[in-house]
Amino acid sequence: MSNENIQAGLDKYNATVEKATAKFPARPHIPEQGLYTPLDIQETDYAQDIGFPGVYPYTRGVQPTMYRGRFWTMRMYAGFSTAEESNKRYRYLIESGATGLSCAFDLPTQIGYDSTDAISEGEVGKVGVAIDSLADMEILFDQIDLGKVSTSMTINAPASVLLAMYIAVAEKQGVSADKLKGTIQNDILKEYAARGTYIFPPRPSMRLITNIFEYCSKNVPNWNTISISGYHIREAGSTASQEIAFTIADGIAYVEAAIKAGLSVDDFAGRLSFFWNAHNNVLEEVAKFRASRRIWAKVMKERFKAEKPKSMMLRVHTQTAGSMLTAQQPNNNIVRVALQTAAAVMGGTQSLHTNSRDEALALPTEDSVMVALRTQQIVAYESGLADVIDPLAGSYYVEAMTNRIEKEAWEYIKKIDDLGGAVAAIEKGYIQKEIQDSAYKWQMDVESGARVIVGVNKFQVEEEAPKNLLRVDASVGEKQKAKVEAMKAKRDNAAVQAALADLKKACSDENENLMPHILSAVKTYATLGEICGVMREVFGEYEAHVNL
Ligand SMILES: C[C@H](C(=O)O)C(=O)SCCNC(=O)CCNC(=O)[C@H](O)C(C)(C)COP(=O)(O)OP(=O)(O)OC[C@H]1O[C@@H](n2cnc3c(N)ncnc32)[C@H](O)[C@@H]1OP(=O)(O)O
Repeated sequence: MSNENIQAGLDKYNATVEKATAKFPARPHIPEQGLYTPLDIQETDYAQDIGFPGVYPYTRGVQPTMYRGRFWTMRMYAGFSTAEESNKRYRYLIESGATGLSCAFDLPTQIGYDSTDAISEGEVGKVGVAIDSLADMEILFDQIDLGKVSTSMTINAPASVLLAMYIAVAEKQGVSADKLKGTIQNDILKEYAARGTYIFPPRPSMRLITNIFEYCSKNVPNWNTISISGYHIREAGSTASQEIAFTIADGIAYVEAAIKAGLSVDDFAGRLSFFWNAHNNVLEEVAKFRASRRIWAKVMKERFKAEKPKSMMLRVHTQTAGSMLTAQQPNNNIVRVALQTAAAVMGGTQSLHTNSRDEALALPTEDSVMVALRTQQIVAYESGLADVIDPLAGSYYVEAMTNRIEKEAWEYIKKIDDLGGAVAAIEKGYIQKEIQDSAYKWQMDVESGARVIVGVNKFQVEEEAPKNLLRVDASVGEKQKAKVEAMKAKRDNAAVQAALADLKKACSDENENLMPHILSAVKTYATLGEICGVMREVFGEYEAHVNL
């Protein structure tokens, strides 16, 4: 059908819509355009913009066969209390069919303090597992073959220390570093912008990250050295376009920093990975995933002149949106998570965590984690969504939205370029302000009822307080403190002091890669707090700006 004929048909259709809306006006607060036709994607060139899976610009996915060959990694984010408790949970997940591990650390670990530090009081083992030294890490991965499993660690400011501990545990298991598979989050820029667990100022933080890129490219070649995360930006209230734009801008900053430090782009870019949120609007989310792959491919090829295909592929982990879970009628969250899972799978994710129904209230129980994991397995094995690659390609709506999100994201990336890049844009508070404005708008829409959240501002019921929530044993802090003291009494304290002094010297020499020094310190059982303490002394600490 020619465009003229489609236009004529559309005009006729619009006349019928006018009549129909006289009886049933369009619901308020929904997008103005309700029907998409080939006219909406006239400018889209199949070969250039959509193409084939496994081929530049990867709009249709990074693997030629996607889930026909291998499902995404089912990687449930977990960790609480002590290394012993978390190890039990990991083994339970693996027995239940999870295909990767994902470690959650408690707040003291995330900001580089030991459980014995006064600042850690009340937080030990709460939002994740407490890791103070290599001794805890050995327990965390007890009876788990690090040569076989791939492990993600959500750790940012002290990422180098936790990675060093992982390498040291593997070595003890007889697995060499070049066999290790996994990811560290290691994305400090979004910590400043949205998540908050930073330690050092941007410049030494970027050095640590670049040191990891370099060290891993030579010694841990299968390790994904960073998970450039939009997830938290979205959780903080951004839109879908902002999520990918700000994250890709962070990605550009990391690549620039590494190139500036003398690395060659194709030596490290193939191990950069991303992390997206799967929010409630299923089709918008699918379009977001597709648009993000197209943008990153162009950035890497055109801006950074990458040549290896892998350097241009945006490979992504996804987590269903925690902020969309409701404390009210928590079983409804199972349905939300199922829809978000469908979005992530139709969007072509490489790895997925599904939230549990009770996560708006507490850390998940074993039972609710099982439902969340089963949700992935049902989508994988029963829904048919994984049998065909990029099944929504060619939908006028999804293609038009992919184009729209790409365009909006490029506008933000250009604006951030004009401000001097992501680091400068964060320092000026620009990114934080944009996120805050979107979050404010969302909240106003919920409060006015323009945006309906089932069970929250519509269809509410009287409920009893939920039972059977997971509570972390209050004595965990004391237990962990005793463990650290006992470990310190046993270790060779002179060796610890020598390793820390060596690390301090290396920190002061900009040209020194810190990873080998951190690895040596870790192997003496120097604690995370001691190692980060030395780096704090040399690098100082970052102070947040408040943006009003
Ligand atoms: C909210 C919370 C908080 O704030 O605390 C958080 O942050 S939680 C944050 C939790 N974060 C995470 O869990 C991050 C997880 N990230 C990752 O797992 C990674 O970075 C990832 C996204 C690149 C996914 O890695 P993965 O190993 O699971 O999966 P991959 O897709 O890379 O697949 C594994 C290997 O199989 C290959 N492979 C996969 N599919 C195919 C196929 N169809 N045909 C041929 N080969 C294939 C891949 O190329 C790869 O090999 P090869 O490697 O040789 O190419």
